[in-house]
Amino acid sequence: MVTINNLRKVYGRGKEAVVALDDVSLEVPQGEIFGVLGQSGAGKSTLIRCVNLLEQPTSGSVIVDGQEMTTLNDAALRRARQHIGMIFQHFYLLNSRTVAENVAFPLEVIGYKRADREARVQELLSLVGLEEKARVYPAQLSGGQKQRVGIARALAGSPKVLLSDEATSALDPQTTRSILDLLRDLNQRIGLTILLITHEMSVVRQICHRVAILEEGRIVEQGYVNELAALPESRLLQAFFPQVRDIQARPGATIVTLAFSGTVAEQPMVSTLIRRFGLDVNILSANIEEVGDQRIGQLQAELVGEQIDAGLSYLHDLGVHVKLHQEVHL
Ligand SMILES: Nc1ncnc2c1ncn2[C@@H]1O[C@H](COP(=O)(O)OP(=O)(O)OP(=O)(O)O)[C@@H](O)[C@H]1O
Repeated sequence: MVTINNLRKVYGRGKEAVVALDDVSLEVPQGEIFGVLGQSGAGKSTLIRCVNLLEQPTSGSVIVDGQEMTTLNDAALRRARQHIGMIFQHFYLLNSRTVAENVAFPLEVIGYKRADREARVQELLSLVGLEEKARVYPAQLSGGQKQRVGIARALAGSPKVLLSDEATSALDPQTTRSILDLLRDLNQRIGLTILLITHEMSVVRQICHRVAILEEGRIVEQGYVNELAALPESRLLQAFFPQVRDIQARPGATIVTLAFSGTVAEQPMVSTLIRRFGLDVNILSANIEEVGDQRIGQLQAELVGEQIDAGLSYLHDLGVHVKLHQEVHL
């Protein structure tokens, strides 16, 4: 649905030039939720604004629903943008208009007749669960309700893709969750394709099928969230869990980090190490997270005993990725 090839964006010239995006390529398949994850200044806003040409790329190609965006003239670009919805961190609602009038605004622009407009607004408000608020003004809404209006407005023209620019960054965790649930629900119910940018790992964890990690304008990793989360060396997994502390092993002890995913997370690993291999297991840290429909985990422990090698080989056979930090040969 969205294909970006070798995208480059440079702001300014000469000594002042800032390379915001460098050779960025990605593909957002129809019906998927694709997250671009990056820290402040990584180039996320620039990237999403290049998709609807709010920002003109320096070079490279942006194809939305089969149409190359970078070569369109103004009139064609306006038409193309009608099929690209966008939501923002700060909502950008019109305060002098009611909720229904805000949602109706893009329909007025594309020339919907009044009766059709009213029916469509009803439908959109019901889609985002705000039927009751049609006549209310934005100032009377909570942040989460304002974002629901933003989503209804973005969906007014039945866009092929929804761009989300840090849509939950101004919301508290509970409201964030309800907005993410709504986006996932829209993705499932009406097959909405979503390209979102975020600096929050939890957004990727909760709703994204695919992710690209952006650092200093370059994509350093991309793929299915489920698959990357199962790869111990992936940046995604490392970002999920805090960095392992550098702990000194006691004499005779071995420190290991165990990474596991899927059904392995349900295995009684620790008790097996203790009972079957006679090891002392001192847990230093442990985390299990839900990622999409699977669980991933990381456990750091200090092991003492004579059958450490046999215990580690049992873990390996189970599908656990074992990293040794400090090994003391007995
Ligand atoms: N209009 C501009 N003129 C010059 N430099 C810019 C402009 N917009 C962005 N930049 C620079 O481009 C780089 C990427 O900025 P961008 O806003 O895309 O990053 P971001 O990942 O969205 O960051 P944030 O999360 O803080 O918004 C930064 O170094 C920024 O200073």
